[in-house]
Amino acid sequence: QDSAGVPKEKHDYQSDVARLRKIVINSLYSHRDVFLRELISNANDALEKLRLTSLTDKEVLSGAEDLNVTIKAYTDEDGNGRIIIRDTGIGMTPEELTANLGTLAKSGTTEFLARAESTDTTGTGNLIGAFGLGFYSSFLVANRVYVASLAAKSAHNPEPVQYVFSSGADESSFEIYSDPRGSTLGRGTEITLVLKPDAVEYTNPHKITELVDKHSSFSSAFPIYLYTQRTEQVPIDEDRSSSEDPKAAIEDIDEDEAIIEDISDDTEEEKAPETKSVTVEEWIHMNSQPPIWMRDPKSVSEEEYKSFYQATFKDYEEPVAWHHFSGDSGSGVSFKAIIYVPSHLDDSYWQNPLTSSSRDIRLMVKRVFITSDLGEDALPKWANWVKVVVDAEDLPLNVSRETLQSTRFLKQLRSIILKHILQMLAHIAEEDSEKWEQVQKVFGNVFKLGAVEDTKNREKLVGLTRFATNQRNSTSLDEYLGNRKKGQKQIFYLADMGSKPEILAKSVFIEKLHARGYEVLLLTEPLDEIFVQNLRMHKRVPFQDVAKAGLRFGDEDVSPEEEKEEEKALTEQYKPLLDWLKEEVKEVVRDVIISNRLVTSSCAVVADMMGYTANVEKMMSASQSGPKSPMHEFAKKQRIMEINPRSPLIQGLLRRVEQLPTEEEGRDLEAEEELKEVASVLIDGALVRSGFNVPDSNEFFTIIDRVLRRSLGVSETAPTDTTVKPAPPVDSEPLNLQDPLDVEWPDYVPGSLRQPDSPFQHEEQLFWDVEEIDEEGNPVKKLHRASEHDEL
Ligand SMILES: Nc1ncnc2c1ncn2[C@@H]1O[C@H](COP(=O)(O)OP(=O)(O)OP(=O)(O)O)[C@@H](O)[C@H]1O
Repeated sequence: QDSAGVPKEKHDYQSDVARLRKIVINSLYSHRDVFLRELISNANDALEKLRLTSLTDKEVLSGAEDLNVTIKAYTDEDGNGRIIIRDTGIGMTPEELTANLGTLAKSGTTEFLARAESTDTTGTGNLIGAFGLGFYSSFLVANRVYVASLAAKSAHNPEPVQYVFSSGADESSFEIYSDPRGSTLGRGTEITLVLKPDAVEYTNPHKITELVDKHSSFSSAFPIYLYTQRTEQVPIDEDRSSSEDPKAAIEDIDEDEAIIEDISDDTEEEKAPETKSVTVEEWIHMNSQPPIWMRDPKSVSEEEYKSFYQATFKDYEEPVAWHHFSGDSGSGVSFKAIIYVPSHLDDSYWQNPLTSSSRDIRLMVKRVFITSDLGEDALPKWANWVKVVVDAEDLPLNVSRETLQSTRFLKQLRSIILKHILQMLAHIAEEDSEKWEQVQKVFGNVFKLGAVEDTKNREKLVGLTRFATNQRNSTSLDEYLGNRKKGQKQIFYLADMGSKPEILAKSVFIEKLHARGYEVLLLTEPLDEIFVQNLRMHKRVPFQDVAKAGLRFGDEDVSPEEEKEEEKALTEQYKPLLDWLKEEVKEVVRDVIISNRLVTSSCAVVADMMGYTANVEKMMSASQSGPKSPMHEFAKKQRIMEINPRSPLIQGLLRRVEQLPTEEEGRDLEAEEELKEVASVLIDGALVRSGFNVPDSNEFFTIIDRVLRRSLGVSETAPTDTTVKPAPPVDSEPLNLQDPLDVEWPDYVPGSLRQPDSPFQHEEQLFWDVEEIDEEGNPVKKLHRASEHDEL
């Protein structure tokens, strides 16, 4: 209860709000200009809500006819700067004041807090708008904020009462009370900021005009007025005739509508000068221009487009590109639209790219905001990040989201937006390499996802995809085909999720292609493999995984028959080695064949047409599903070992295998064992080189160890000294931890649980610091293990 007897309800801020306010106040000083934009944006939202509600319930409009925002700034009788921002929007009941301004209902707020607390202030500045924490920005400039609000009259709330929310910047609580002035607002909300002494500059009308011009003037469809006073010289006669009570206007400054012009008297009549100074009060319409999307694109500056985007979509970063156009939907709905490409994706985009839906298509009808939620299928999922403002001229104003779904307009709008977005992106690709690089970084994978998801726009999306190759950093598939060699009938690619193109470029699989001058796409993103598997071909040229069987250069000098003959001859020549190897490595590969892809490497493991490449295998084991299915087990085994007949190692091995004495000649078990080891190292090395895991890495290294010893002439059987000190016998005594208080700890601070010399220094929160009373009633300081304490 205050001195005027108004009962005041005191509420503690929800703890997150308290944290948030602290961050806002402490770390956003350099961004404090934002407060005005945030409050105007809230006022605009409240007016939009009212307008929308009034389409179905006219009653809500009663109380205040005009829908507008007014701003008044002055210095009060105590010398404090004050700014009053008032709107005639939907208003808030006392419950809503508490819920909206005293708690944070937003999802993502915790994330914001975590990030804000861990980042520098610039990062926080960017976050504040994105997370919709607008109202709290008022505490950047105000020591105290009063929010008086009168909710709109409605069937649920036929007798609304004006309430006030009041809070100081340093208080951990806020008050709610009925406004002692009564219901003066007619309807809507009035926010009074009692400015901090160092924020009085904001009472300057020029400063306010500058901020509104910069951030808000173009985005609101509702008029924003600023109260001003200026002194003018007027002829005395005119003065007399224009006002009976010159002081009235000053008293009347709370009457905010329209334009009030009046005069105050400060001269003495008897001197009868020709003119005299009068104070003229005026409400200046700050956003007299139509909203930006209604204007002729030629009259809108780049800055205006950017600021409009930032204010509307709450993004501190500038958009990459936009397109402003008017059109006709084809179903007779004419519209104006601005489509923006943001410079980043929301953090959540990749968390669930195929389930979220767009909330950023702001649909208006004749300047009245209708909705920004056009339902699940407003756009294909890949395009959820597109930001659009669209104003339709010929839809009925009372169109609801439900009826919208059934209009043809929405469907047409979807294809119009997509068409323009794709055109914009293609244009950037052609015209602006620097920007295109930026777009690729952010959206490169989005285009690949789109090409898989959106079959209708597939061709255009494929046109936007780029890939690294062994010859250049980035190529489109069309450019790749333009660079194909005579006879080449495949698009060669090598995929290894999470690798780097420069590493892939050295892969065993592409050594021959590379040496011969063929271009190979090097795919390192998880989506790449899915992309090529889905597309299967581009312009009818199939993709060929060079880690799989089936590689054809297309310029083979010999006819397929001759080639077969050659292969047969080589296979015949190498038969002893192939047979021997097949037996040795049958657990790991299905077959061993002569390779046509290897140049310097001795061997490689490739996947058969039906098998998994190392990359797919990696993806399969990363995903939850699949690995256990029989199909998976089958596919895993479909590997082939290819050996390079020109490799001296292979040639040497062939000789050694051929020299092995047969059963009749009397087997040389030692030589056999030695060769077995060579085979084992060869296959494991080939697996590793080809990106697969070796079946038993311990065994692998043991053999390597033996082979190394042999080559160094060290005895293969000489044991390593493996003696270690064994652990003492089992301790059968009951566990008796030393009381930590008995330990002499340097600088022991009660309650500080992680002393440097503590035997428990690596354990978290091991003890509770508790007070206990002994039998004589004296306090005893004791530390208990946390778990014991819990059990007690
Ligand atoms: N002038 C107002 N009239 C009516 N309700 C308001 C007004 N200002 C704030 N509110 C209510 O208080 C809530 C919290 O406002 P706040 O500015 O903190 O976040 P927000 O407006 O929801 O998010 P954002 O600032 O990103 O739009 C709003 O969602 C709205 O319901």
